[in-house]
This record gives sequence, structure tokens and C-alpha cells, in this order.
Amino acid sequence: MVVTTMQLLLRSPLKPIRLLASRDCSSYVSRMRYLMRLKEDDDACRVALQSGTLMLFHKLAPLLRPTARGIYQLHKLQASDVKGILGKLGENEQLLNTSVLIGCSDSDVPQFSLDVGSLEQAAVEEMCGGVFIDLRKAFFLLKGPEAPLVAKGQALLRWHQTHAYCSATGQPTERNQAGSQRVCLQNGATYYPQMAPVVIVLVSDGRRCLLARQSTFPRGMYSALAGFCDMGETTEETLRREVAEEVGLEVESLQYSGSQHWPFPQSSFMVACHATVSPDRAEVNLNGAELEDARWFTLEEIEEALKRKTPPRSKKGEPTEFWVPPSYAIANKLILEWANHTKSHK
Ligand SMILES: NC(=O)c1ccc[n+]([C@@H]2O[C@H](COP(=O)([O-])OP(=O)(O)OC[C@H]3O[C@@H](n4cnc5c(N)ncnc54)[C@H](O)[C@@H]3O)[C@@H](O)[C@H]2O)c1
Ligand SMILES: [Mg+2]
Repeated sequence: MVVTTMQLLLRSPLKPIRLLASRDCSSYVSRMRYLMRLKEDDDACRVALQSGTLMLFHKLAPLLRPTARGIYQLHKLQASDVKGILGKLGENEQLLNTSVLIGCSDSDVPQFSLDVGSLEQAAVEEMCGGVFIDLRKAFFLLKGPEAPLVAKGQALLRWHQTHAYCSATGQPTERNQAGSQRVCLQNGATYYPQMAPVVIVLVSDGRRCLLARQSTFPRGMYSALAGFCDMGETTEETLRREVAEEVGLEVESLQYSGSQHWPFPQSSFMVACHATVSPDRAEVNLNGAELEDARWFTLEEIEEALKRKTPPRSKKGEPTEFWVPPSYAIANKLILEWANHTKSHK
């Protein structure tokens, strides 16, 4: 059947998305109100910084701590520890005030991140017993809520490092203590951290799913199709256009799955969906300018790839086994959902 009009169906539009309720709802509300106050009140935020925990970054690489062979955790420090390090390395204590507020733990401890890129990396690592690791690699090492925390911490630090000047006047901007905004010293314009909306979609023909790779991806890694929203587009329009542009297919239905903040290239807001194409109109017509390859994968191939928790190693010259993004990436969630759904309908 030729689809002449937009026939994108959002299935089960009224199906509720369950949120993980905190054990005590009122503590969640009070935490959120507390964070709100810290964003508005510089003095309160400076006080919170003294009793909070700090994640350190060095030139945007997070500090992790090896806990056992191959297992890493985010290294969290106290303000007093950081002051000690700054003092020993001859850095002004004021560097601490360039920390940005990231959140608040379940036990009501405010969390900050700080980039110590002006200090010698090896010296900080030695003093902390940790190691600064590239963020993409860190995503393979961190488990649970630590990956989104470190992503948020890095993204906010990056935003400050690249928004020191007003784009209208060219004059310096000044941040508030929490780091939730910057204001132009000349015209008073307020800037807030931004994310670029991206739609990510796992296309299926009912039996197989479509994954693609860009030439810049690590060898052997395939992911779901993704693309930035154009100005004025809806999620459905971006999804339909990106699939058409990148692989020459027309999707027939879509279903929302979830969303995530992704710190690359400069903070994206990923909206993740499943979509279907008709099995008799599933021939890929690759846009070689954007993608190196796009292929249909069977359930068996996907199940094998999902078992690999770290990128497979291959000898030089040998083809690398097919693998998928780490569990924190929403592409992984889409692939896992598709595999579970397809298996249960076999
Ligand atoms: N979290 C995940 O699971 C996951 C998986 C796949 C891709 N992604 C992310 O999705 C993002 C978009 O995917 P893509 O690269 O295929 O997009 P894309 O297909 O839209 O192609 C990228 C190109 O779009 C243009 N572009 C338009 N608006 C842009 C903007 N705001 N920022 C940067 N470039 C812009 C640029 O020319 C760029 O080269 C990437 O940043 C990637 O890291 C995340
Ligand atoms: Mg793309």
C-alpha cells in the first residue's frame, strides 16, 4: 500500500508512564524545593557547597575510582578535601566557587561538579586515588544513577566554558552561584543551559530491526537512527524525515519509548521512539554522506550483541564483532525493548 498522507500512529496514547516513586513523596518535594532555592539564592548555595559532595573533572573528563578489578565508581569528595588538594597544588581556594550544582542525593546532600583542568592531572589523580577517564569510556564503566549524574555534571561545566560572552553584545556574562544561568553584564540578557532536541528511532519491519553506523563510531558499533530536529518540527515530523533522509524508507507507525539527556556533541535532548515499516517496502537506500552502513539485524544477532557488556577486542586487520551502545545510552534501551517484544511475539 502506498502511504499518501501522514499515517503516523501514536499507539496507546493514554497508557501512563509509571514514575519510580520515592519511598517518601514529601522528601522528594522538599528536595526539589531545596534545589530551587539554591538556584535562586547565591548565599544559600555557597553554604550548601561547604557541606555537599563534589565530582571532579579534568578538562571535562570525570574522576572515577577503581573499586575492584575492572569496576569503577564516581569519586565523590567533600569541599574540605578539595580545598586541601587546591592548597597543596598551589591553587587559589576560590576555584571551588566555580563548581556547578547538579542535584541532591536521596539523603539530602547537595551535589556539585568542578573542573580542575588548571591543575596537573597526574597530581590530582595521585592525591585522590582516582583516574580521569574520557566520558564516553566512563559510560561503559559506571552503573545505575552515576552515569546520568556524570553526564549532567559534564554538560553543565561545558556549557559554562563555552558561554562566557553574550552573543548580542560580545561582553562577558556572569554566572549565578548554582551555575543554572548566566547574565550579560551590559544588557542584562539571561542565558540558560540549552539542549538540542534529537529524535532517535529503532525501525522494525516486524521481524528485524534496522541499525546504522557513522564512520566516526568505534569499529563494529551500530546504533539506532538519530537526527536533530529542524526549527519548527514535531517529533513525528523529525522522525519521518530522518528515516527518509538517512535510509530512504517511509515509516508507517511510531511509538514513544522514553527520553534522555545526552551530553554529546554539546547536550542533546533525546526523544526515543520505535517505528515500523512495511516488510515489502524495507529495502535500504543509504545516504552515504551521513552513514557508513545501515543493515537489518535478526533477533538472534541482536541478542548476541546485547550480551557484550564492553566493546569487543579484535586483532589488527580482523573484522570487529557487531556491538551496540552501552546500557546507559537510550539506543540500548530501544534495542533491548525491541528484542524483548519480538521474542515474546515469536
Ligand atoms: N544516546 C544515544 O543512545 C544516542 C544514539 C545515537 C545517537 N546519539 C546522538 O544523537 C545525536 C544526533 O545524531 P546524528 O549525528 O545522527 O544527527 P543528524 O543525523 O541530524 O546529523 C548530524 C548533522 O546534523 C547537523 N546538525 C543540525 N542541527 C545540529 C545541532 N543542533 N548540533 C549538531 N549538529 C547539528 C550537522 O550538520 C551534523 O553534522 C548525536 O549527537 C549523537 O551523539 C545518541
Ligand atoms: Mg543521523
